[in-house]
Amino acid sequence: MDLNGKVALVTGSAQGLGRAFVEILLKNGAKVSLLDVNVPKGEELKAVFDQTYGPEQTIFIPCDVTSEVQLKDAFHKTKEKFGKLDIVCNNAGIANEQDWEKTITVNLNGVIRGTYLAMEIMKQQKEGGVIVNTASVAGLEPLTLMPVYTATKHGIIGFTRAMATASTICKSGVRLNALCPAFVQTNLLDSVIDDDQLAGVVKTMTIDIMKRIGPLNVSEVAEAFLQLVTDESKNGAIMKIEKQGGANYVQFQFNTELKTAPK
Ligand SMILES: NC(=O)C1=CN([C@@H]2O[C@H](COP(=O)(O)OP(=O)(O)OC[C@H]3O[C@@H](n4cnc5c(N)ncnc54)[C@H](O)[C@@H]3O)[C@@H](O)[C@H]2O)C=CC1
Ligand SMILES: CCCCCC(=O)/C=C/C=C\C/C=C\C/C=C\CCCC(=O)O
Repeated sequence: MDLNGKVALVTGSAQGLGRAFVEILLKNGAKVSLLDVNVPKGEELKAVFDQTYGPEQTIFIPCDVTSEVQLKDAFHKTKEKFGKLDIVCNNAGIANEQDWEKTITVNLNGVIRGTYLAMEIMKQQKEGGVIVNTASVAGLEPLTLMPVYTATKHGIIGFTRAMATASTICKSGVRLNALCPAFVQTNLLDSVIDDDQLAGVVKTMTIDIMKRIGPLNVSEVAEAFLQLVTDESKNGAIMKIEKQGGANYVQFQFNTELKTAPK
């Protein structure tokens, strides 16, 4: 897929991975709608992008992904502003085991609602679209320190795979994929390391492991994200990104009977 002239929407895009995804889309000629709950950071970033790419290439929309009204409104504003919607990245996420219900609402409900809104718009377009949901390696194997975060990321992968199959069967023209980075150097990672409430021995052990593995840079993950967005042959694929092994598609065993359309 050539990104020139394409329209994208990225949630949680004021910093970290979301910001890097926006930047790689802009570099490749797409227009991007930036959604984030952090309004000062979002506005500041929009001003930075205006300098490099021009004010018409982006729009910043204050949006909390846990609000049905705000998310719906942001999708419709994006379509109104740019005329279509080709690429959606449901990326906003937190790692707060104390406020675990909020973690579920942001990480899972936000991704599910964002996916449904994207599908609704994209399936009406002749050229379809692509949805990339940000999961994590914690969606493939458990993070002992963060059981609820782990649950949300497993949920994102299951949801994305099911929706991708349904999308193929219904011939909606929409591709769905999930991205599973290992540790990435962002504020989210720092917030977990600095969280004094987390259990001592597990925390020491996990920080040790993390130091040994070494965190990815956001740009390494953004390159993998770009690959997923542009490769039109990979509907339903789940991509894992690790510091040592790089980006690879995860192989799953599945029951092919469940993937067959009724005759
Ligand atoms: N940093 C890491 O090691 C990894 C992060 N991830 C995932 O990547 C995604 C992005 O995380 P990072 O860039 O690391 O974190 P970050 O904390 O640097 O950025 C997250 C962004 O999401 C926004 N956000 C938070 N709650 C929101 C809400 N309710 N509505 C709208 N925006 C909201 C924040 O304001 C922030 O701008 C998350 O889904 C995270 O789980 C996945 C694997 C590894
Ligand atoms: C290897 C899983 C990578 C998941 C990264 C992620 O989405 C967010 C991580 C945020 C903080 C992680 C902090 C400590 C975890 C370190 C090592 C995990 C060791 C495995 C275990 O048994 O817990």
